[in-house]
Amino acid sequence: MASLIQVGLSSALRKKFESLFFVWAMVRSSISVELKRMFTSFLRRMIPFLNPYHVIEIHEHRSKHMMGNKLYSLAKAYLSNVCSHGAHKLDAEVRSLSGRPFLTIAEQEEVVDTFQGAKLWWYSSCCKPKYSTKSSNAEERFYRLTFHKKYRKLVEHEYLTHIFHEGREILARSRQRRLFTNISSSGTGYSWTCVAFEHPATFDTLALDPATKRHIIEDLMSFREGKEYYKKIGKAWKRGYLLYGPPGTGKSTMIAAIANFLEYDVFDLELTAIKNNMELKKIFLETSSKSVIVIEDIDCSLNLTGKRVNKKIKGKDEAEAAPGASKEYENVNTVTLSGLLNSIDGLWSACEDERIIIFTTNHVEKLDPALIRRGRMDMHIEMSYCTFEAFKVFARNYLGIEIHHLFSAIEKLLLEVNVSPADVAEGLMSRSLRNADVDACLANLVEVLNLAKEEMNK
Ligand SMILES: Nc1ncnc2c1ncn2[C@@H]1O[C@H](COP(=O)(O)OP(=O)(O)OP(=O)(O)O)[C@@H](O)[C@H]1O
Ligand SMILES: [Mg+2]
Repeated sequence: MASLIQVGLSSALRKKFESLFFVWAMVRSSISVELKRMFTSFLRRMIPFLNPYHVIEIHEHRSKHMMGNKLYSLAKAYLSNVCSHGAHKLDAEVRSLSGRPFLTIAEQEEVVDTFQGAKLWWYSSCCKPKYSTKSSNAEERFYRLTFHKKYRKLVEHEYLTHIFHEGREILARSRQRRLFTNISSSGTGYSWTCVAFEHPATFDTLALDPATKRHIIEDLMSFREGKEYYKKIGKAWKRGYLLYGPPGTGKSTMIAAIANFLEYDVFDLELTAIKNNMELKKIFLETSSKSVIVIEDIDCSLNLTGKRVNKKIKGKDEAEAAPGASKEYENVNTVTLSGLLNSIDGLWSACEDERIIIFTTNHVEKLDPALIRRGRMDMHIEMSYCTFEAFKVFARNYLGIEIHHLFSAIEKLLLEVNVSPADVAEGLMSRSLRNADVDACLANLVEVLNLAKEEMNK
């Protein structure tokens, strides 16, 4: 990370020029007009020669319509991340209620950055808007970037790109993440509405076999860092996950943990609210980069399962409605399996930014193989009944313990009965146990497991 230190270079330079102009003012009063002209032109040629520094200004607005200059916001974010080392005066703003305050260098502040051995000075200031046509008193802010002319190529070709990427990452991290749904209050399904996404689930709180958890985290990390790789192999930068398993095994919780881990927005797509394939395609294309698109309980969402293959529409077999089928099916006033597959494939080919799509189901066997084949759903993750390893995560998170004399009884019972993690969680923290001690919570869980065993034996 580049480090920043306060400098006084431009003030030193300014002093040099001030003394030069002072001498010039003295000389000017005592020489002829012709001599003055020659001297002025000489000075004009000498100043760039004497000054080995180049300057780039990045203004807040970039056109006479006062459109925001994206590079200004990115530079602001970039400097916010490193300026605390160098700037004495900072401006603070809050970008999201859940995030930490965002600090930017204040006006008239100067900080220095280093990049590949080059020193770069950033100065924050404001001026009359360059493009404003209105005679208002409003000022616009700008950054002046100063560097030695020998680094001109480095700045142009690498440093500004570095600012662009780093700034984007920082902005993405500091923004309020959102949960989008396509169910509006009017009941129509087209277009997204959003609320703040603040689900607390993380991989630490997720009760799951540690090896599976590690495998998923590694997969997500290599996806997140895989931009160049996906480009190289000519594939869209996306990944599909199928989460399947009985109710209460943590599928929805896992989605929140994934979104939190990647710091993505969530688009929760309710297929039953979509009128037809056209609408579905449009709504898919309206999702943004760095997002998780979720279709929960896909086996219950319309007739997207293998069973539909025998259903007739307009006298034709729906088997024909596979991807690339006739237009006749696209016009049917409903969402079809082929429509969903085409929308997903269309999204992948139209958008190059990172997206993850997740399907959840309680009945994986009911799904059409085309829907979950590798390439569409790259990773199939089974969310199973609670194991002893998963229970230990709950014990650590809920009770703050790693070991207890009741653990062996619980381990034995978990091998004998199928209980979901949701049941175990409830057993540990039911309402009556809120203020109870560890022993009481574990004893209650043992009772719950014994009851489940009795039920099973009946
Ligand atoms: N693996 C888990 N780790 C942590 N908490 C879990 C886990 N599984 C379930 N829970 C708890 O149980 C509740 C229900 O879990 P969740 O909604 O994720 O299950 P689900 O598999 O999506 O169920 P469904 O199939 O009914 O949608 C969650 O609020 C969470 O507190
Ligand atoms: Mg769920």
